[in-house]
Amino acid sequence: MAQDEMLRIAVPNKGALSEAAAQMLREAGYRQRHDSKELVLVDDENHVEFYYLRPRDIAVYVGEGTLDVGITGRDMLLDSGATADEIMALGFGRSRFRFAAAGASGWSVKDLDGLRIATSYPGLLHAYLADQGVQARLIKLDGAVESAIRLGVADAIADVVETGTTLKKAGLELFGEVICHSEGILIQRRGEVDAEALELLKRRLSGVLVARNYVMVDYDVRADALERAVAITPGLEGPTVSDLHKEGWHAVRAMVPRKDAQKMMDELWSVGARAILLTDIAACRL
Ligand SMILES: Nc1ncnc2c1ncn2[C@@H]1O[C@H](COP(=O)(O)OP(=O)(O)OP(=O)(O)O)[C@@H](O)[C@H]1O
Ligand SMILES: O=P(O)(O)OC[C@H]1O[C@H](OP(=O)(O)OP(=O)(O)O)[C@H](O)[C@@H]1O
Ligand SMILES: [Mg+2]
Repeated sequence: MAQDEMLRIAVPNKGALSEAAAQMLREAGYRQRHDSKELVLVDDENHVEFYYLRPRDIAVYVGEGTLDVGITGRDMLLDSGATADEIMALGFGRSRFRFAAAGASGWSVKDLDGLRIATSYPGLLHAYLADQGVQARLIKLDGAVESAIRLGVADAIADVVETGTTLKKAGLELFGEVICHSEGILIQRRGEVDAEALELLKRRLSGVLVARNYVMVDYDVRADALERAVAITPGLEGPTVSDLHKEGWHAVRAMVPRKDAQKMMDELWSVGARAILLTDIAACRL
């Protein structure tokens, strides 16, 4: 890619990843389209171009074409067999790719030998079955795979599961191990990509992930309890400790994982910390 060219980024135009991907890019400071019919959006200020494509096609465009990077699902990258690499997990669009059938709770993958399996992910499924030494007939469907058994085209299915609601409605049960843990990922073309522009994109996306996953905690604590409190909130590098304008007291500030924050505040309280405040992080570069 020449120096004066823009970084070209593929973004899902519809489906489960589309809104979350656009939202993450917006939070990272990039412009995003307002009209869902828009195919391309140029963000001059950030020197990038966004191409809105079907999530399933993104790995193909990035692997075979002139797009430098893209956002898609890990299951879709693996299914495509495209020569693109996962470079960052983005934490949204989490799902599992699993087997299901009617009355199948005791089944294992070996029971699929000789059966028909419906799926929208034949590449991913074929690789898994080959690895397991199971021979089955794959029935390729575009979607609504959960109906395939009832409608007589398959004996089992392999499909995306999030809450399990769709499976339950179809009267199907999960079996076998999880074939793939998927989420939205950033993928990169093999070969030359403008390293500086890509580093900037990755740093910005990591910043969004940190801002989403961490909060800032501030508290006051007596000098004799400082070490115990700091052990609860070690921060990323180390907490900031400053003097409070009150003899024998310190003020402490540290980043902590959002999911642990409430429990950690209780622990701080029990070692004597007071004025414990949690604040959201709007953006960050670590
Ligand atoms: N209900 C869901 N929850 C979380 N992730 C999901 C869900 N459904 C699909 N995904 C994930 O989103 C990605 C794209 O799937 P999606 O269903 O949007 O594409 P599609 O089936 O080709 O499109 P469409 O369903 O619009 O025809 C995949 O990585 C998939 O694992
Ligand atoms: O476990 P759940 O929360 O029920 O979600 C899983 C369902 O969501 C997706 O379907 P989608 O709406 O994309 O339709 P599709 O089957 O036509 O792709 C996926 O293919 C499953 O059917
Ligand atoms: Mg779908």
